[in-house]
Amino acid sequence: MARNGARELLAQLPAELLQIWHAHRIPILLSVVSLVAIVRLTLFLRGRREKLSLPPVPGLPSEKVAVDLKPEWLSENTTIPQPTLNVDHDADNTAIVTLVAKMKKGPKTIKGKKKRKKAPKPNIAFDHKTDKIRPIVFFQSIAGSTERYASQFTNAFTSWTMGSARSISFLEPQLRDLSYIEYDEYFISPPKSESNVKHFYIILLPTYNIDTVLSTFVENLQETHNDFRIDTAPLNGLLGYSVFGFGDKEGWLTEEDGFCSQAREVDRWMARLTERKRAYPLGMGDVKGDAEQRLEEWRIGIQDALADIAEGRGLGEGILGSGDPAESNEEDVDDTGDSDTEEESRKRIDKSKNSQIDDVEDLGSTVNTSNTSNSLIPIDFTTYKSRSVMKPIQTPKEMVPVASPTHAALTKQGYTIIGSHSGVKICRWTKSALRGRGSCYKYSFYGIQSHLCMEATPSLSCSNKCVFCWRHGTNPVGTTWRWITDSPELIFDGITTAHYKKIKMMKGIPGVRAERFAEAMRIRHCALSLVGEPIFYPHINDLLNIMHQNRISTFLVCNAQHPAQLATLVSVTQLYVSIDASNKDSLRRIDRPLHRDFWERFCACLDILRNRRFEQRTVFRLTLVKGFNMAEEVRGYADLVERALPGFVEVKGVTYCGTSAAGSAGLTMHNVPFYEEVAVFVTELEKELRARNLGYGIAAEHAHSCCVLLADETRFRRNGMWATRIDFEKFFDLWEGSVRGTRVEKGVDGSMEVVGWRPEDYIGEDTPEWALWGNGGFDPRDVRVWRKGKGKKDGIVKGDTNAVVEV
Ligand SMILES: Cc1cc2nc3c(=O)[nH]c(=O)nc-3n(C[C@H](O)[C@H](O)[C@H](O)COP(=O)(O)O)c2cc1C
Ligand code: SF4
Repeated sequence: MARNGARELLAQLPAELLQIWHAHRIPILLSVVSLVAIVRLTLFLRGRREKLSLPPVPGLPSEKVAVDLKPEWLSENTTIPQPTLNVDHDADNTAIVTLVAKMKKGPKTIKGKKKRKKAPKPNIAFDHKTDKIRPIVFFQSIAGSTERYASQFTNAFTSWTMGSARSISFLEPQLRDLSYIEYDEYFISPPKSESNVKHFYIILLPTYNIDTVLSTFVENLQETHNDFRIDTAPLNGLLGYSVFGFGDKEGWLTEEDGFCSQAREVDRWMARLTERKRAYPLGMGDVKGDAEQRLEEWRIGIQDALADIAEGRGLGEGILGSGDPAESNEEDVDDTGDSDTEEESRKRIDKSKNSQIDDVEDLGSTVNTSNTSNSLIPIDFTTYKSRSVMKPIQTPKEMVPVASPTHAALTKQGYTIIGSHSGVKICRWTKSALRGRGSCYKYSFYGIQSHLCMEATPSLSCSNKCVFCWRHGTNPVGTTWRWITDSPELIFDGITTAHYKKIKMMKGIPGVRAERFAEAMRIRHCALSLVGEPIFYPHINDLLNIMHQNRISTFLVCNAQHPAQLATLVSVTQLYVSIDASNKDSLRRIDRPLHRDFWERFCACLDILRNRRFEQRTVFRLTLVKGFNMAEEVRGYADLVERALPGFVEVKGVTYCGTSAAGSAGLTMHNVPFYEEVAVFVTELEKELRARNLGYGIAAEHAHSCCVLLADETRFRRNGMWATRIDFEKFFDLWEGSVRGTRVEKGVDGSMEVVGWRPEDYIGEDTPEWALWGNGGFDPRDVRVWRKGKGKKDGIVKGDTNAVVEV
């Protein structure tokens, strides 16, 4: 009976299950989906946590962090030859290669319609009873004349605004050098302030038909306008603006010849960004003629316009150049943003009216031929980044042409410019070593004798505007390589020839030692760190290979803004990354990077450094600037060390360059830390790293250059002794392949195989006693010389028992 009952129940089961399914299928389905989602999420998070919490102490050589290289980081003008992508003969790097190749080949194609951004309503609400006007005078100056005019203008203008009746409506005008501001703080939206403070921009500019920092400013305005993430007229909250240009009619007689062309461009971009709030027409003056008179007339005109605003009459109506929307449409239609003449842009607009979109370059014009503000525009984003949709194709120029002020300034400072973007200079330590007066800290730490070392760069340009960079205002800057490119052979021949020539010129200097002079005629080391950003040069790998072929060691310093180039760089003798700050805000303040995603780039570079630490010696270079990046930042720096695990951390006090540029950046002698302060900082950093179980210790010092070295003791300490020096000959042998390296990785069959060399393969002698922490770092075989009046300060510099005072 019981068996029959069970059989019956079994027979009914499918029908029952079916019934349950019909009655509850939605909750069942939902439960299954949720369960699967929870399982997948758990697995994903566990995987991520594993990635994020990598063991702090260097582990197996194969341990790699996943680096997310963004497509836009591969500069479109960078010509990295495919074979060199597989940098370090390392099978694992195929991931990077594939990724980069994929980025190059397969741009994302989104087809669809982009809704035209509705032009925002002009915002000129100014309540003259309660609101205040804050005028800001911006200027850019390369050779100094516009700076003088700007301060002259501001003095006169301030007296006017602060006159008794007007001071109710005006706040004191501010003077701002465009080289030293964050564009984002002023040109993406008006500066932040109290709600009753309204801003008015006055912009004074020269024009240069060569690449200068001014080109970057113009590009920035254009990019802001074209950036789809930002409103097309983000500055419409300004009360108004006006531009004055300085040019030279001797060289650029008419506007067609280029007279004041950059001021005209800025005026046009400002009109678009503010939605035509030109309060007074563009002024122009010839620096060799009427500049002063024109500027004075223009100032009075601006004052009249401001008086109208202050009395509640706004920008006026219908007067040409007044900012009235009916004034002109060309600012609206000439949206491709290149610097051509108005006649040319008109021609282009006519052409685009008659043509279909068959080229992304035409997009800008086409967008603006549309009459209905709400119309949908067909758009094909077949490109890596939205910005480049609008970018005009630029013909490459020379980075530092012979006629440029930058060339003149660099030459005056003792640099020899090679080709049009490379430079070489004899550093003061080379001279010092030739005279037997000591080498730089690189000798104490790594064994580089300064008279055998050449300091050079293949790119005088970089993508930062660091506060401690003396070249400010005159240096070429840029986010992409867009210059005429010299071959690596030309650069190598140029820099070595110029270096030898300079060494030869020193043979008559009193005190030069004959044997050192003879040794100096064979370059053994190259510090690619002079100024600029060496890895910005598209053929940097070829140049490095030429150096290694010539058995010249390479110390390369980069500024952590070019991850794609860093990932594909060939192994150098020692790879540096400048760490100028420990966090995003501080980095923005001190390096003033041009890249908006500077922090993501910086972090990616740290991860790449971590991945490459078993292929070459990696170094963090910290430059301490008091008041900028020292106080309270020890933990932040420790975080960065923990992230990248460099072999070494060099901590150096900033060197004050004493130029007016440094002053404008807010840097004075007070920002230069004393050696004792650097020492305290390093001690705290070491403590913090030890507290995290990271085996870094203070290995060596060179008090004379205010520099201290922390090293990873798990790798660069043997038998209880620091071993920070380099066996350079062994490095070249490894590079040539005449000696086998010991870097092993798991092969496809699971067995360990040698895939290259490790930094440990070319460690040299132990760090000498005199260079160790606490001993000062001055080689006792050299003679320490103090310049008269700059005597030794007790307790600050040690190890100078054989010092003499130069008279
Ligand atoms: C290399 C160079 C290129 C120049 N290009 C132009 C130009 O294209 N159009 C122009 O009107 N003035 C041009 N000038 C003249 C400068 O704009 C003018 O001298 C200005 O006053 C320089 O200002 P600054 O001293 O503030 O840098 C050029 C000057 C130099 C040295
Ligand atoms: S990275 Fe170097 S060259 Fe570039 S701005 Fe900074 S200090 Fe100057």
